Amino acid sequence: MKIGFIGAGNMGMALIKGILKSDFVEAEDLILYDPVREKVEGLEREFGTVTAKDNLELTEKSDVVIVAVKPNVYDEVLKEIREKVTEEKIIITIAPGITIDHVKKLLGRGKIVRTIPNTPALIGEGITAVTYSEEVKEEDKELVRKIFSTCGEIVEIEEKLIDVAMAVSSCSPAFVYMFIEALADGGVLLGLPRDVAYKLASKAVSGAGSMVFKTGFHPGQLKDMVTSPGGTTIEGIRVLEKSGMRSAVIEAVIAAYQKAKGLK
Ligand SMILES: NC(=O)C1=CN([C@@H]2O[C@H](COP(=O)(O)OP(=O)(O)OC[C@H]3O[C@@H](n4cnc5c(N)ncnc54)[C@H](OP(=O)(O)O)[C@@H]3O)[C@@H](O)[C@H]2O)C=CC1
Ligand SMILES: O=C(O)[C@@H]1CCC=N1
Repeated sequence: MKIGFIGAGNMGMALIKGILKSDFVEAEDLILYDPVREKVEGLEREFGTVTAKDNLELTEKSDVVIVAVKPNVYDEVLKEIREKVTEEKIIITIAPGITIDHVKKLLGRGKIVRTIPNTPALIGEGITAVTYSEEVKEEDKELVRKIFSTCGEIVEIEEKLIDVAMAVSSCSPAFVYMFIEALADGGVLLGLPRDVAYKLASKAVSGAGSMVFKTGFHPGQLKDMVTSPGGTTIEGIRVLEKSGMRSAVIEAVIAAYQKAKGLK
C-alpha cells in the first residue's frame, strides 16, 4: 500500500514523520512531492522515502493520496492530478473549507475522505477529525483509521462539523502555545528561570489535557479538585474570569470557524 503526500509543509511533514515513527508502512511506501525539493529529498536521504517527479507521478503510484497544500492551492492541484485519479484511489484532504462535493466536482471520481489533523501528529499526540464520501467502503475507512492512528487519536464526525473541529483541535494548539507562553512569562516575572518555566507550564497543560481525555471527568470537576477553599488557585481563577478568559476562547473558536468559510 503506497501513500502519497502532495506538499510537505508544516502539517504534511508532521503527518509524514508521525507515520514514519510507526511501523505501519515502510518508508519506501511513502511517495512525496513538494516544489521545494530539498524538503522531500532530505526525508529520502534520512529515511528512504520516495521522491516523485511531480504530482502526476505521485498520484499514479499511490493508492492513497493526501493533499497537504494550502486551501488556495487545492483547486490547482486537484485539476492537475485528475487524469490519474481512478475510482479505487483514496483522496484525502486536510484543509479547512474544502468540501467533499467540491473535490468530487474537480476530480470526477475517487473515494474522497475529508479530514482535519493537527501538528502534534509529529510526536504521535495528534487528533484527526474525519468524514467520508459515500464511495468510501468499510475496508477503506479501516485503512484511513490506521493511517491517522499512527499520529494519534481519530474522531469520525459529520462533514458539517469538520470546520468546527478544525477550530477546536487544529487551530487550538496555537492558542494553547500562547497560554503556555503566558504561564511561563508569569513564572519568569516572579523569578523562575525561563527553561524551568516552560517545563513546568507545558507539562501542566499536557497533563491537564490527559486528565480530561483519560479520566472522562468533567473539566469543572477536575478544576474543583485543584481549587482549595480560600486557597491560591481560586485567586487566579477570579482574575481569569474577570478578564473574560472563557469568552475570549469561545470567540476565538467562532472566529477561526467563520474564517474557514471564505478560505478557498
Ligand atoms: N499547520 C497546521 O497546523 C494545519 C494545517 N492544515 C491544513 O494543511 C494544509 C497545509 O498546511 P501547512 O502544512 O500548514 O502549510 P505549508 O505552507 O507549511 O505547507 C504546504 C506545502 O505545500 C507546498 N506546495 C505548494 N504548492 C504545491 C503544489 N502545487 N504541489 C505540491 N506541494 C505544493 C508548499 O510549498 P511552498 O512553501 O513552496 O509553497 C508547502 O511546502 C493547509 O490546507 C492547512 O489549512 C490542517 C490542519 C492543521
Ligand atoms: O491556520 C490555518 O489556516 C491552519 C488550518 C488549521 C490550523 N492551521
